[in-house]
Amino acid sequence: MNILVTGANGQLGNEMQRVAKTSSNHYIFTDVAQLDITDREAVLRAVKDNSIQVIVNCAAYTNVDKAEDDRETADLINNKAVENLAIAARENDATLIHISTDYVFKGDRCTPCREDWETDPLGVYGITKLAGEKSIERTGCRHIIIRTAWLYSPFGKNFVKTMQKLTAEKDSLRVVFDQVGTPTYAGDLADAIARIIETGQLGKQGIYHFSNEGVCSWYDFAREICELSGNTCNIQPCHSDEFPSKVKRPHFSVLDKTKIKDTFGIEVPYWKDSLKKCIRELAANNGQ
Ligand SMILES: NC(=O)C1=CN([C@@H]2O[C@H](COP(=O)(O)OP(=O)(O)OC[C@H]3O[C@@H](n4cnc5c(N)ncnc54)[C@H](OP(=O)(O)O)[C@@H]3O)[C@@H](O)[C@H]2O)C=CC1
Ligand SMILES: Cc1cn([C@H]2C[C@H](O)[C@@H](COP(=O)(O)OP(=O)(O)O[C@H]3O[C@@H](C)C(=O)[C@@H](O)[C@H]3O)O2)c(=O)[nH]c1=O
Repeated sequence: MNILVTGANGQLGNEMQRVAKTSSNHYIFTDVAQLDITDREAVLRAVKDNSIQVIVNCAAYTNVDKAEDDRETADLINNKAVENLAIAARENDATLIHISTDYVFKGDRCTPCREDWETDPLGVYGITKLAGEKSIERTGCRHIIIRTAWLYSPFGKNFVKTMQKLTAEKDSLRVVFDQVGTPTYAGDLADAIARIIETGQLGKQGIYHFSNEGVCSWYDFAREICELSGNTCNIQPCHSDEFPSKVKRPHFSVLDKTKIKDTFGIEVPYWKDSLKKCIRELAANNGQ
């Protein structure tokens, strides 16, 4: 199979490059310089000319705070460009695997979010990601949408790297404890996507939830990152309204993963085990 990966220089895109190394399929990796997904003609051409059967869309506008002041660009990348990919998939009988977010939920129910729950995003990023999901469904292409949460990896910008830096530099830090979810190692998500592709289960269309196992607040996550990184920093819990931000975030966005596990036979690692792996990886990279 010919598989097109967009946004290949991001966190998930880099992990897709790793999993592709052990595949007999032909992966084509692109980021904005090779294929700008907002360019419909270029997308249609790339999919047709390369006889693409699967598109894995790892491209997105992921700056949650900035999106509040840049709705147009966020919508262009997270929604309109996604429609381009969906149309290209439909016209070439390909399957679109697309990644969405826990931020499509309001997060006001203290029980894990299921795929069929009502969505009600609180900010522009979540609104545009939800619009992208709807565009795919409206287009009618074969698709698998995977909502994930709190993604981190050794690549790019993420909470783990931010906290490693802050806890190394500062004596004390405040981190919100009233936003609860599950961190997700991008490598584990890439493994799940690879399993769906490599085991021929692309026909099982729909929306799925994937994160690591377990539950924590950003405060707990920060504490664990600090400890595993060998840093000493006095991390204090604070409420969301004590941490200045333009955007409201869900208070409880733990994802229920029953559907993806049962449908595809995917095993999901515990968040602390995966965090250890990532921090080991980061330490090895720094030591090079
Ligand atoms: N990060 C997170 O915490 C979470 C992410 N997600 C979703 O998971 C997916 C992967 O996220 P993640 O790996 O963190 O994202 P990143 O921000 O790490 O990577 C996104 C990549 O897309 C590229 N890109 C941006 N615009 C375009 C464009 N027009 N055409 C082609 N490529 C483009 C970016 O390039 P450049 O850097 O040059 O802009 C970047 O390389 C996204 O759909 C995201 O919404 C879901 C939940 C949590
Ligand atoms: C740096 C910092 C952040 N925070 C808070 C802000 C926020 O509520 C929380 C996490 O910070 P972030 O900047 O990682 O938040 P954010 O960018 O909103 O993270 C989200 O990104 C998008 C792309 C997603 O799809 C989501 O699943 C989620 O991962 O921690 C503190 O309380 N103290 C701090 O020192």
